[in-house]
Amino acid sequence: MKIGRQEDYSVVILRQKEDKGLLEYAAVGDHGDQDALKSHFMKYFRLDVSLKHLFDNVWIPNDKMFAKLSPQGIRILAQEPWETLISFICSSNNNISRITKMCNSLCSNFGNLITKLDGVTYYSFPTSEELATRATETGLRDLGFGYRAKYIIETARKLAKDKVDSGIASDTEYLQKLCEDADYEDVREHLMSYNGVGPKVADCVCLMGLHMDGIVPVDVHVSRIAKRDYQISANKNRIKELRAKYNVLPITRKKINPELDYIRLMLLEKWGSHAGWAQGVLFSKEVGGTSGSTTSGEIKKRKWDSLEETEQTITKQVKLKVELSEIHIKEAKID
Ligand SMILES: Nc1nc2[nH]c(O)nc2c(=O)[nH]1
Repeated sequence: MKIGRQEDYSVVILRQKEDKGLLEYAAVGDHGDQDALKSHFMKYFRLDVSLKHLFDNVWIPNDKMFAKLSPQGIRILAQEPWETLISFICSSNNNISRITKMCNSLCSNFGNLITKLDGVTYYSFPTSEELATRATETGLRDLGFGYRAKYIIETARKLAKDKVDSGIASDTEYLQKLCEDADYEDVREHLMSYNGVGPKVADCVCLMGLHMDGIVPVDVHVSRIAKRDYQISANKNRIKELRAKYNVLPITRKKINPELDYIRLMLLEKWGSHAGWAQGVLFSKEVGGTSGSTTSGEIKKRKWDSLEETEQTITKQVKLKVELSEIHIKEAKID
């Protein structure tokens, strides 16, 4: 993770206490300021947003679907926008186990070594320049990225160039700056100028990487929820209006599906300023907590071998907490 405004990556350890109200966190090695670490996690977990408040005061009064659900567990995180962009390019027609593998493979093949702990080696997520200079399309194909290889390389090259053109060195800062003085529609238009980025990926970056809490990424799952539970479907006039609205945004006009964009707008109207969070709650219920759901709607079971691998890693990390004297533990309250 990048902590605060730092460009360097740190390895962090997190554990939710059994009473579920407390989160233990730690950074390994030279992590700098403890207050910066605390404030990083407050931002990362978006502890400024109370799900209980959203359920009780916004969603339940307007939407009976939420009365049966619990305001616990599902939050939209404030993720690093460049990692979010590349991860969602990898997510195309893919499931969580394979997306995780691809992201790890990008780090271990093209990132920089951060540290080695208890037999586990940690690498940074490669920057756009690192990917553009260290990876090739053929190399990525050989690593199993398939047709996504071309999108990743072209996106990395374009973003690296965009940064040079605007005099910004950091991927995080470049993408965050897109939102300054720009409407959502303009940010989405720019994000969709990268190869492999359609409306769903752009909206996931807006919601999870750029903190646009009202954005609802509409994919097969959300579209199914909208039609089945809310009877939302666009009529010809609304589609025509949307097409006309996007005449001034050529990439949006080309890439958008107006029926899905209409669903996004209707759900924003229904759920309000944190509509992206509301869809997160329903999306996770819809895909059933499975890690095998793909963007095409197909659900495959997660393989046992990767589950065991994850559990082993967690065991190692928890052990680290007691073994290493340089780890500092602090606690933050979550709702
Ligand atoms: N429509 C959505 N797609 C998603 N993918 C992902 O990883 N999270 C989401 C989500 O909340 N909504």
